[in-house]
Amino acid sequence: MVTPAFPVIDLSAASSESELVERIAEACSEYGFFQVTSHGIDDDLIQAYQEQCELYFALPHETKLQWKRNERNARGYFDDELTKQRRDWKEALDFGVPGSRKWTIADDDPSNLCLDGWNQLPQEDVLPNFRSVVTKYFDACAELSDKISILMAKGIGQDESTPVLKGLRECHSSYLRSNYYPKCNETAEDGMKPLGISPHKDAGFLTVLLQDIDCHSLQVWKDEQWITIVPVPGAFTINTGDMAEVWSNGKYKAPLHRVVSDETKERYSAPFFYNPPYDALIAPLSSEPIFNPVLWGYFRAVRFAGDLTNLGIEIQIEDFLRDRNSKHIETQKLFEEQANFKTPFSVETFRSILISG
Ligand SMILES: O=C(O)CCC(=O)C(=O)O
Ligand SMILES: [Fe+2]
Repeated sequence: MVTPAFPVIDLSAASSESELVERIAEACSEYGFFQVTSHGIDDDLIQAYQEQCELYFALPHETKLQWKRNERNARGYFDDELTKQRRDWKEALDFGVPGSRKWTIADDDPSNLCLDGWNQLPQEDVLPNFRSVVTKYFDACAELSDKISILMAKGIGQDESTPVLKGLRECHSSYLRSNYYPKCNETAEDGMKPLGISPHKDAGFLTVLLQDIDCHSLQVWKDEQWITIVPVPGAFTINTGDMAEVWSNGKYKAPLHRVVSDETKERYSAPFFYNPPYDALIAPLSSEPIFNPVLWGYFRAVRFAGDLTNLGIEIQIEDFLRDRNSKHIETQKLFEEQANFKTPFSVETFRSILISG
């Protein structure tokens, strides 16, 4: 079988917009993964961000544990994520757009609380430049995501003024995940090598992923096989998320992907998840929709609750297929009535909503 070549798309002015729209639409429909060059994010900023990530993960474990995420706060350090009920072989830090949308206000200020919680970043005396570098990098990723989402929208007959894109631009609930995958010489109880991250699809609209140029462990399921996405130097890897699949009524595909562990090399990576506003109802743009509308805040909350605890379910967009009649349609309604997106969610609240639905 011929290994498919994932598209590498040059975003510079040398490419005409119509050509970009066509190539991106094809990439999102065919593969769900592509790489972009001439993306406009400064090399120095990328390098500065990577340096800060190395400094962060080199801190003593005890130090990082003071910023650990928990059942009341999805943001912070973690080394115990379950993807599909299996523990991932990695450490990570999640931080996201603050409730106030201002980086200058104290992370735990009440105005900064949101459904995902609040940021837990190292104090200035621990890592002096961390905050200024990572927030700048975050803003650059949001800007690039906006650019790519407009090209994706044009591929399905929309433009930047369409409500879903306007919501994303003005009020996205994105977060940036800095990943560190240590070398792995272990074998799990079932005889399998642990995975850096088990097979999954990203839930949001799109992901801007910074890969490790030296360790190539990201794989996508395509044509009945796992295929490695080898990063092109200087490029970002982009993938379509579940919300783009729902919005495009299945035209754009959220790809199944995983990260394998490596015996000889450690790996750093950083996906920026470009996520809709919590209160956005993502409905297919079609007169014959195959999905029911998805309330992003509901989807995100149930997914996160399932990452942290054993809720017994992992929500998927297939639950919103119109012919499915899933209980999520009812529980989403209950959630919408009760939700306050300015308050960090609690797993217990979701458990009771899910049970009552
Ligand atoms: O580390 C990577 O390359 C990808 C990570 C990933 O898929 C995720 O965190 O959702
Ligand atoms: Fe992912």
